[in-house]
Amino acid sequence: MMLSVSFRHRIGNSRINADFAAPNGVTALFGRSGAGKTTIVQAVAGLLRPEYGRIALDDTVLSDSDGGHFLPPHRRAIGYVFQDARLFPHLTVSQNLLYGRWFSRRSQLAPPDQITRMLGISHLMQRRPAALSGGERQRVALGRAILSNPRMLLLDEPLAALDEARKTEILPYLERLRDDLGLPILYVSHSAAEIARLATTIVLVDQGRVIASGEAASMLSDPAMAPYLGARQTGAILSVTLAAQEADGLARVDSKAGPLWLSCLDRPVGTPLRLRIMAQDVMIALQRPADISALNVLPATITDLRLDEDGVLVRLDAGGDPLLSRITRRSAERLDLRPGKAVHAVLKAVSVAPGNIGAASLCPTPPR
Ligand SMILES: Nc1ncnc2c1ncn2[C@@H]1O[C@H](COP(=O)(O)OP(=O)(O)OP(=O)(O)O)[C@@H](O)[C@H]1O
Repeated sequence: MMLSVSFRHRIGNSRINADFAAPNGVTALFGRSGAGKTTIVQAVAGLLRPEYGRIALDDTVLSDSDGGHFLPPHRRAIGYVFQDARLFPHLTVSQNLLYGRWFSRRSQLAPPDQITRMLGISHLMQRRPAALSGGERQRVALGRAILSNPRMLLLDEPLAALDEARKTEILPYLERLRDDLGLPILYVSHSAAEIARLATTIVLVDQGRVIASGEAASMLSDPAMAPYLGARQTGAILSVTLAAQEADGLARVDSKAGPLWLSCLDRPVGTPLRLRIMAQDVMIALQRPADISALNVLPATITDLRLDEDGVLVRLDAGGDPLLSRITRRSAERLDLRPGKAVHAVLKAVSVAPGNIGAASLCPTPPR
């Protein structure tokens, strides 16, 4: 399934110009407040009719200004989840879940008990929303959206109203939906950590325009993204496999550039993972350093250097995977760093936080 969006629209004094494709997997709409993300989501949902252009889900045209075609929201088969779960307070979880199904004539995406298991809500069926935590409410809202058997999901900042602990609790469920449902999921977020963990495709929106879009790994390692992410939130994502749990508690993962050691990782050996490696945690050495406490040294080649107000952002190719390193201008000059130079990227085992280790999928998921 593929969502294709190409439209122009004026709202108040703002012009929105959206042009991107969202394949199966999570397509994150990312940008500053007021950039135009909600307007794009509303146009896809059918809550707004774009002045010019076309939106289609595979061969189904959702809106097309040529010919005045406009499919009303209830005929789009799109599941929508907002910041607040918007569950019916007088209905139980089970009745809330069933509510989505009443409107669907399409065949089931998956059996209901599989979906409730996938979301970890099977034990909550008889409760009412007032007796659920915020994270549980959002999982029920996701379940209700999925049980309406949508062709795609729109998730508009679904974690924004939750505290950090609840966000951490719900992320693995979103990963599972991304990897198991085989649907396009359009995901609006301000959070760099969320998109680094979930996105397979990133669409960067600025001042009403889509200014870049592409696969998550290459977008996140593009120094042009750094101003939007913020210096402390800039980092690349690396695709690795958990290779061994070692006797001293460290986990060895295999990356394309070689092994890396991380603090204890509670997953089975063989699990594919995505690691978010923050640019400020990566040091650069010209020679392979000896007698250094950092355990991880990967050979790499510099592909790009970008000077900004926070120093120099260095993009590296480590065995075919991108890495970012943030260093001072003084260090970049002292080491005479330039594109093409062979270096070593140095990373402490403890610097990859558990929240920055997620389930694998880096690419759009294959069709079901
Ligand atoms: N009803 C409206 N009337 C006038 N201007 C509007 C209206 N709705 C949105 N806008 C303007 O359109 C632009 C895009 O707004 P939009 O809500 O799509 O941004 P956003 O990226 O979703 O922002 P946020 O992250 O804060 O939700 C903004 O400049 C906003 O002020």
